[in-house]
Amino acid sequence: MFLQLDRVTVSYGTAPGQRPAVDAASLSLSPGQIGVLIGPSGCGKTSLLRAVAGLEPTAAGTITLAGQPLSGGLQGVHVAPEDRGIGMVFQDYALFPHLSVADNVGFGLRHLPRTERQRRVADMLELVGLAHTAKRAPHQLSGGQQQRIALARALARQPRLLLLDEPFSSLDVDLRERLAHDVRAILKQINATALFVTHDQLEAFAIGDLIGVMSNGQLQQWDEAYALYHRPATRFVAGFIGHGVFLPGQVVAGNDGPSVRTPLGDLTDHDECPLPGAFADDRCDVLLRADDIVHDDDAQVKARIERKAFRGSEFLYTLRLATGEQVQVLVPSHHDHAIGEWIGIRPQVDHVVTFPREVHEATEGEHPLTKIA
Ligand SMILES: Nc1ncnc2c1ncn2[C@@H]1O[C@H](COP(=O)(O)OP(=O)(O)OP(=O)(O)O)[C@@H](O)[C@H]1O
Repeated sequence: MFLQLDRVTVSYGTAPGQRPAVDAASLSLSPGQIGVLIGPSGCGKTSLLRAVAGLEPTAAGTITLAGQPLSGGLQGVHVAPEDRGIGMVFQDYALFPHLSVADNVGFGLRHLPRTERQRRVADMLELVGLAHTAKRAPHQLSGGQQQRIALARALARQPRLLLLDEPFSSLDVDLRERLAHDVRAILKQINATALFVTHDQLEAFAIGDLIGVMSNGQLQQWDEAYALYHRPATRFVAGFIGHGVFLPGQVVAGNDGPSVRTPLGDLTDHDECPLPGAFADDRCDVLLRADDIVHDDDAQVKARIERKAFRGSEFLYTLRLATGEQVQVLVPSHHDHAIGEWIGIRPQVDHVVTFPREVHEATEGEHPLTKIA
């Protein structure tokens, strides 16, 4: 692996009972891969990124880049940030206002002969699609353009690894996702290895080959987007990524292997279905995504519409089963039913995701078992 983090811990204090900001996080990236860290505010994303940059010391664990130990290990290595060969892009661009765009991009290249520097600046501006802005001042560019210049400046030094901390968060939502796609294309074009921090899922999905979901300092899962959605490793990941609910289930043995009995019927997943006995009394909670349920007038199970949200091509219906549980279902928007109406639904679940049964405190009007995380 090109970048390897092994049980990295970052602590800001030693007071008794103080939790580390990052708690034994492990992840790896191959050359040319883009990783993204997501999670709620304060979960430790920036602290982990700063530890990779060498801006925070590690309290435990090791960080290795291209086989070279950067932090930690038996010798307590700590390579200085400027000697790591790592480039950084921050939220606030940090372009020098008094320098032209070209001089900003060439700022870290003063050690190079002039012609070489000029060539590299031109290449980088070409790469980010802004060659025509070379002579302008940064304030004459839009926010998205300034961020692409910041990216060009970081890449001009040919770093071994690029770190980006919420690079699009000061831009408006539409631009953010478009720029995320553009930046991914730019990084892929030069086979750069990069680690991003964001709290925006769409951005993470648009840009990342691998995504890490953090909560309370812990990296809960480091995986491809598909796996985070369909095979979440923890209840937290299940709740953080996408819509859905948990239904109570009971693992039952059958001729074709185990299945999980739910109020919507028996669910079978031949790859991953838990074996009977994996949970206490075989009782579990089953994750049901809004796209795991289909509306079918002929289905035996009926549910009453409690809420509906128009999503253009679909409605997201929140339904209550006769047995009390709540589910959500995406239905093509030409099926426009009224709140209070009973509609038929049936499960269409490829991935049966189960966790040990957890009974939550019910809030008003909510069935106790339907909270997702
Ligand atoms: N320099 C510091 N000194 C003390 N505590 C810090 C410091 N920096 C961060 N923390 C604490 O460490 C924890 C993780 O913070 P961090 O900034 O890494 O989270 P984050 O996930 O990047 O959050 P956000 O999305 O809000 O930027 C938080 O509890 C934060 O208060």
